Amino acid sequence: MFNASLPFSGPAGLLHVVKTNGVVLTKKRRKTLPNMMATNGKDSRGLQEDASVNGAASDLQTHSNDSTVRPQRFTFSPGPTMEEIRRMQAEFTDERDWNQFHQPRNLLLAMVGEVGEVSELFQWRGEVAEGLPDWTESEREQLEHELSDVLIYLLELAKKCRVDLPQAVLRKMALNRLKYPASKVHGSAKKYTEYKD
Ligand SMILES: Nc1ccn([C@H]2C[C@H](O)[C@@H](COP(=O)(O)OP(=O)(O)OP(=O)(O)O)O2)c(=O)n1
Repeated sequence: MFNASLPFSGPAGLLHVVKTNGVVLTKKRRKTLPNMMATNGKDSRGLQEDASVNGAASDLQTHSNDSTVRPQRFTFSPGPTMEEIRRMQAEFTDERDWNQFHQPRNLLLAMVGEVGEVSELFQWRGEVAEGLPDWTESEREQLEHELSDVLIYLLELAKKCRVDLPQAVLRKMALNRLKYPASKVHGSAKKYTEYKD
């Protein structure tokens, strides 16, 4: 179980408290706290320290005299890479002699099962706002687990099918850009087959 919020030191005199729904509460610091942040200025969930990277000073929403709620730009941490996750999962399965069960079809079924578990977390809730502001910490933790399971199986499936996923993603995104030229489809969610030219 991770903490509901992680405090970290910011610019002089300010304490940022990163909430897991992607906002930072900025408060006046009362006393020095140990710096719990990763060295790249992000916490373990990839939240950036300063919303001003958005250049969006107008995004600041003042809620009281001494605290400010800022929407956060979200980025992932640089690691582990896909290759590192592939290797960790290979070690995990080797140690358990589970390779015998991890053929492509089984991995596909396992991955779809985990996608189902992600869906369960969203079902019957109606539309969910970005950052999941209404979710409990326990629900967020569940989501972290299930999305990780999907990714782990996806990467192992790609490996067992000899798909070099990082490179395949680059090629597919290039194709996507050709299929959906921004100048043509801007602001429209239609499928490319619906465009008549
Ligand atoms: N034969 C298996 C079983 C598990 N795992 C790994 C990959 C997944 O990340 C995770 C899946 O574990 P579970 O099947 O126990 O599924 P959950 O963790 O989602 O548990 P639950 O179904 O109770 O939510 O463990 C694996 O590689 N091979």
